[in-house]
Amino acid sequence: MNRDGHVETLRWNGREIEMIDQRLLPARKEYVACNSARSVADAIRAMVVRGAPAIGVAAAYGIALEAVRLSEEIPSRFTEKMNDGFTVLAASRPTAVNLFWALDRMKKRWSENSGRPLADLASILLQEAHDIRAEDIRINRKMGQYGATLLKDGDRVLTHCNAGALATAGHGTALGIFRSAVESGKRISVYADETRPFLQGARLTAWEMVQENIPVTLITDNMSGYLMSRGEIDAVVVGTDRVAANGDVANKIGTYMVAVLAKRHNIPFYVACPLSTIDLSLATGNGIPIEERPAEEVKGFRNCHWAPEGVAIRNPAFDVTPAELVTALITEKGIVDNKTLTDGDLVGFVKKHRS
Ligand SMILES: CSC[C@@H](O)[C@@H](O)C(=O)COP(=O)(O)O
Repeated sequence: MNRDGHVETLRWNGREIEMIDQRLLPARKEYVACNSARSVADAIRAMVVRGAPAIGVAAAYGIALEAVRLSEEIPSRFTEKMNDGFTVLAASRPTAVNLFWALDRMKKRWSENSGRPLADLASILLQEAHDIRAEDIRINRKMGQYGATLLKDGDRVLTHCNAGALATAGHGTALGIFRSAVESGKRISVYADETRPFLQGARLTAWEMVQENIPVTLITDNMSGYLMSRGEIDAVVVGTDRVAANGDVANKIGTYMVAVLAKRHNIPFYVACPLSTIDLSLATGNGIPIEERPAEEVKGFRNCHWAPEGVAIRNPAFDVTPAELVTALITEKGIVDNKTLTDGDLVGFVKKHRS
């Protein structure tokens, strides 16, 4: 547990980065230790660590640990092998832009310090990874404060997938807003979409909320329309893996469906979004690469398969919600409302606030 009382998604043991194995939760709490770019990339691909900001933090440690390893073991091939490390990490998952944001930041730090002895450079990169991790928690707390102002005492809030402490270095983005609302004295209750096929909602969001005694009700993904039509949901808050310059939002598959339903029922649809998740290089959400994951995940879960052999399967892991359906983005620098998004002013907001 960290000092906020929630589980540590990523922890430094003095030599390696340890990540809680999210494939096993909530049944078992076990950590996987990584000490190289390749081992971190494998952990990201296998979903040991997942969630956009957590993937970014893990990648930063992957680069730092690679620098430490190479400076000790094969200093003569440092540059070549470091570049391989960047390549293997960049190929681990395509949609969460935080991965590429973190790699760019580490590359910049490397080039600023390329003239230094390798051991010093490795220490600088390790410190950068620690800084990215600590900043992520601070950013989530800031988003939490802004987001909590949008929720009313008594609100019943729907979320999709897991944008919690487990998807970040701590506190969470969407779930960070729930935590901050509760800390500020508001009584809110959460509906967690199960989130087929990987069940991040049922396994991870439900677990985080239960751990902290925040009232949570688990529903399957096809139940939210019914609850909205009955007036049982007051707001939707989700996280995101990448936001395009026009405000289109990529998030876990099924998010688009929830946004359409929210619009139909006049329910606000909020997206918790650190600035590092906004990709100004993409004009619209059409340019966001959508990961296709293995068919196995749709056939069943773990060792239990229920689909017939030979059936065709699609498994896109994310979808894109158009900006027009987003009531507001909640960032660490403030709230970006729908008018700002649809007027095309997100770019100005990001440029003003990005350091
Ligand atoms: C705070 S993270 C927001 C998103 O990363 C989250 O909603 C999500 O879609 C995660 O997908 P995952 O495939 O589990 O990495």
